[in-house]
Amino acid sequence: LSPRLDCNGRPLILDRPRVMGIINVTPDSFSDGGRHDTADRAIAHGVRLAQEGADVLDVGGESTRPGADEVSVDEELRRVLPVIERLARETTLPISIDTSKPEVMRAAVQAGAGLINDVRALRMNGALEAAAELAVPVVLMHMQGEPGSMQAAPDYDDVVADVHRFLAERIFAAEMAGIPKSRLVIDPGFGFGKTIEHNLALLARLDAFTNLGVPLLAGLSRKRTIGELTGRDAPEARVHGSVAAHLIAAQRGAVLLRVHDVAATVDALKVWHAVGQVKPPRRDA
Ligand SMILES: Nc1nc2[nH]c(SCC(=O)O)nc2c(=O)[nH]1
Repeated sequence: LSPRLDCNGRPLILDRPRVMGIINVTPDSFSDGGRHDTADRAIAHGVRLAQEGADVLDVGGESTRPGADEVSVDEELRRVLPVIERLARETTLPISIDTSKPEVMRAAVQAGAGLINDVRALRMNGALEAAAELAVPVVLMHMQGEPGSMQAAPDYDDVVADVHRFLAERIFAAEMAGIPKSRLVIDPGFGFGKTIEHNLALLARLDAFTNLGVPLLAGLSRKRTIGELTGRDAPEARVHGSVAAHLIAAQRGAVLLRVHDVAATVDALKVWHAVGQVKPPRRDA
């Protein structure tokens, strides 16, 4: 039985690895122009990702890159709401809001978002209650520390066991708050308080998370780990390495891949899916 997430009326069927397209609505992401220009370009980008074959669009107004500063609720709302409202009209895809703030969750769902993608796994005050009341699916991601300091000295006994335990705890907390497992997705949070070795261990042993009984999201797109392994400093030069990493993640249990390069990832998954469809040989008597 394949998990079917009802994202505010728009289905996200996790019957095979699906692609989440990234739309960062942060001032430096689309243009050095003004806010209006940024929104217009973000929306055009989202429409393009939909045409490239994305199954869900992830809209984020708070950069959670290492070293990023906090963004106020008002600023985050000003960035994401216009984009969500127009994307909801111009595409039929489910839209996820990449936020940790309950006020942003509420306003984004009101504006048409159908999935909450929280890099802090509903740990901010009021987030569990907001997600329960909004009754939309939620991605619970692991982060050690906060973006401003998380890469200073990431430390684990066993990164896979530690992240697994954290995600199990957050699933329990969500269920206690009235969010059924059928509305949960988990994510080990590549790059969020992890060294390259930690990220590689999490990818190599990604199948360890499938016993938690909820779909798994992986997001390595254009991240530093890919850059270090391939020697590609420019993020846009990390497409091939990102596609390779996401194919491995799909093979090891991820059913949602959060990517910048939708067309490339969709193509790779088509090849992977076709091979998976090959029937085993008939056992002639
Ligand atoms: N669920 C989920 N949400 C995310 N938001 C970002 S922002 C940093 C970047 O894209 O480099 N990464 C992730 C991720 O890995 N998983």
